Amino acid sequence: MGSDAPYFDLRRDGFGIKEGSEEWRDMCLKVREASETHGYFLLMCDEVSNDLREEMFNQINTLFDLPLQTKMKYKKPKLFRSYNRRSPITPFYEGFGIDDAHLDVEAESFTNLMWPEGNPKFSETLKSMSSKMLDVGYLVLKMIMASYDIPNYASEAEKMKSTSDFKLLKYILPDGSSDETKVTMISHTDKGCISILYDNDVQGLQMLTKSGEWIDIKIPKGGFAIIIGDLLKAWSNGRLHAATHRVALTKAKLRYSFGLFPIIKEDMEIKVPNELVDDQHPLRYRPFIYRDYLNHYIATRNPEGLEVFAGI
Ligand SMILES: O=C(O)CCC(=O)C(=O)O
Ligand SMILES: [Fe+2]
Repeated sequence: MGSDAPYFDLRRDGFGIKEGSEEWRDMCLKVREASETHGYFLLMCDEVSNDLREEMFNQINTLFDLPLQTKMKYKKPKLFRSYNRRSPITPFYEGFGIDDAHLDVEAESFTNLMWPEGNPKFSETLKSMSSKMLDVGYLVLKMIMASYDIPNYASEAEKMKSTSDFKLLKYILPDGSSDETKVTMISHTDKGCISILYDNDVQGLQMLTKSGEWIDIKIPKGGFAIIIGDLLKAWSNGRLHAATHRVALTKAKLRYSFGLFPIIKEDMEIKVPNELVDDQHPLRYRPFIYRDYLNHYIATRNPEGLEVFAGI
């Protein structure tokens, strides 16, 4: 486990913690504290079974084994969605990003493009995993928003997951690589609300602490790594920390990961709620439309883009 990664256990043999109970309020405050101090945490939960996780990796393997020409057929206009092949810019990973993969129509249209003869096992697994991860995301968003006493926290959280990107990633170091650690995905903050990540138990994810140290994050079996993204940082008036992270591999040559990124729709606005502005916390970000922020990011690729674009 990453040296001091905050860790929460929400498993209750399928019963969950009752929303609004004292235990729930207590947990909300701890989740918020971790999100403000570190910008990430590990979460154990009941939502996704181990069988489903295993099946997801079987399916990911089959997907990446398809011929390059087939994978290249997947093209989307949005940032981070099309098939991203290994290239001089990203030599160590390839990946796909699928919008709203929990919906039949999206899961099936992606599957039918990759397997024109059909592959119901793939689309079922993809749909089921993304829908369960979306539930986990909703739970975390509600907990964070409830912790700030936002009166309409459930509908605010709902808005933050009004759409989503499901990412499938394969990292590979070429044969004959030295034993040195190689950064296989460069350091970044995520541009959406929160990120929910899982990997095939091959160490790779690293978080940058506020004191400037990179630490390894070992995602527990049966759990997820949760990372705060730029949009939630802006929404929270800068109280939540959008943690910088990257992927680095040593020795192990093959790593698979998948992630669900709940986000607002591109035409929606991010606006700091009044409850989060006071004398100690003057307004730090102006309201903005998500699409405008994305366009700014695409044009500048500035890691400090949120401050430049929306900072007051
Ligand atoms: O593969 C991982 O563990 C992290 C992926 C990631 O940071 C991203 O896709 O934004
Ligand atoms: Fe990321």
